[in-house]
Amino acid sequence: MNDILQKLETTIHQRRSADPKDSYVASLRAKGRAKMAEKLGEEAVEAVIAAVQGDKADMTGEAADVLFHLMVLLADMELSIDDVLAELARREGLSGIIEKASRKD
Ligand SMILES: N=c1c2ncn([C@@H]3O[C@H](COP(=O)(O)OP(=O)(O)OP(=O)(O)O)[C@@H](O)[C@H]3O)c2ncn1[C@@H]1O[C@H](COP(=O)(O)O)[C@@H](O)[C@H]1O
Repeated sequence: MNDILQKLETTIHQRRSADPKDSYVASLRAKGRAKMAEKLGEEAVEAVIAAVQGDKADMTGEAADVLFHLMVLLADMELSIDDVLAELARREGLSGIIEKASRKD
């Protein structure tokens, strides 16, 4: 896994049990999973707007917000970014198999 994502995942796990007054991650945990999901949705919409506007700087920031809030939600569900990467790797493997099969047709 990318080092930055690994470090962020560790930080998120550590900060979940901090005082919500001192930590954004802890404040999200205190508000509950539905709030985390709502924040992910909000950030995704902002990324969509940046993409439609073709604003690369905004898109970079919004994509970072999406990844961060996704990782907060994954941590709350006791999932890791590695679980997501494993699923992507599995699909890549599947697409290789489908591609090979279609070449035989
Ligand atoms: N990557 C981030 C990160 N990205 C965005 N944000 C916060 O996400 C929030 C989003 O802003 P909004 O205006 O949408 O939200 P809001 O108005 O504060 O909240 P709502 O009223 O919408 O619930 C801001 O408060 C940002 O500071 C982040 N907060 C923390 N991190 C990382 O998480 C680590 C731990 O942070 P703490 O838990 O604060 O110690 C930090 O070291 C960073 O690496």
